[in-house]
Amino acid sequence: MEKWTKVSWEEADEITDVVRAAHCAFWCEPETKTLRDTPIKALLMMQLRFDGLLGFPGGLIDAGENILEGLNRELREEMALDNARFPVGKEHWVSAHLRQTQQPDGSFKKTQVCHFFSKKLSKEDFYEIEKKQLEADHWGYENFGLIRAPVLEFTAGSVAEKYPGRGFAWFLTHSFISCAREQMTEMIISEGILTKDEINRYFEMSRNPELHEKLINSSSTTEN
Ligand SMILES: O=c1[nH]cnc2c1ncn2[C@@H]1O[C@H](COP(=O)(O)OP(=O)(O)O)[C@@H](O)[C@H]1O
Repeated sequence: MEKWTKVSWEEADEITDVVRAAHCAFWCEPETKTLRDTPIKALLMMQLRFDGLLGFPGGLIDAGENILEGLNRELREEMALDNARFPVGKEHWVSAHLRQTQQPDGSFKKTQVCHFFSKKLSKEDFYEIEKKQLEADHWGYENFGLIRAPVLEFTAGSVAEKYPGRGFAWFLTHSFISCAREQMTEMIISEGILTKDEINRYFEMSRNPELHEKLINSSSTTEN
């Protein structure tokens, strides 16, 4: 069993004997609409990982590196990011989550700190970075593809009938690595993409057993 708590940058610094990781969300304002003119709230870059889970690009901080050095190195390795043009700095920091893991005697031990950053891009830069990922050292064996999170809801007309509750609520039901789902919702709120109430509503929709049943049935009877 594990426990997660949020800690400040300074508190995270003081914790010793833990593994440290750092990941970053890149995003931009949308210029496109999706299926039948459904507006998308933001283009938000996530990653399909080698282990099948969804997360953000980034990784473990190596011995001798500080958080920002490790993060920027991982971003170069995983997505061929040009660190000089797109540096991620402390000003992009969003949160740190402390993982505590239960030991055989029942006590909890601090095992990991996950730092999380969010960087807003121009549309041009977002598209360029997406395309460049194919040149990354780790593309195809750690990073199985940068994806866009569908931050959208089908609310009107035939498309809403055909895809009830699909979009972001459904996306929330995927399997995310460690605290990545919490990190995603945190940055969506802190960047002003959705409000806390809107996020809560999507969580409610995703947990609604009737809706869930309907979603599962509709996914087997309609094209996905
Ligand atoms: O998007 C994420 N958010 C939070 N933690 C993550 C995310 N992706 C991976 N992790 C955690 O960070 C650690 C490093 O994983 P990752 O596979 O990214 O590292 P690596 O590239 O150094 O091998 C693991 O403990 C993993 O559970």
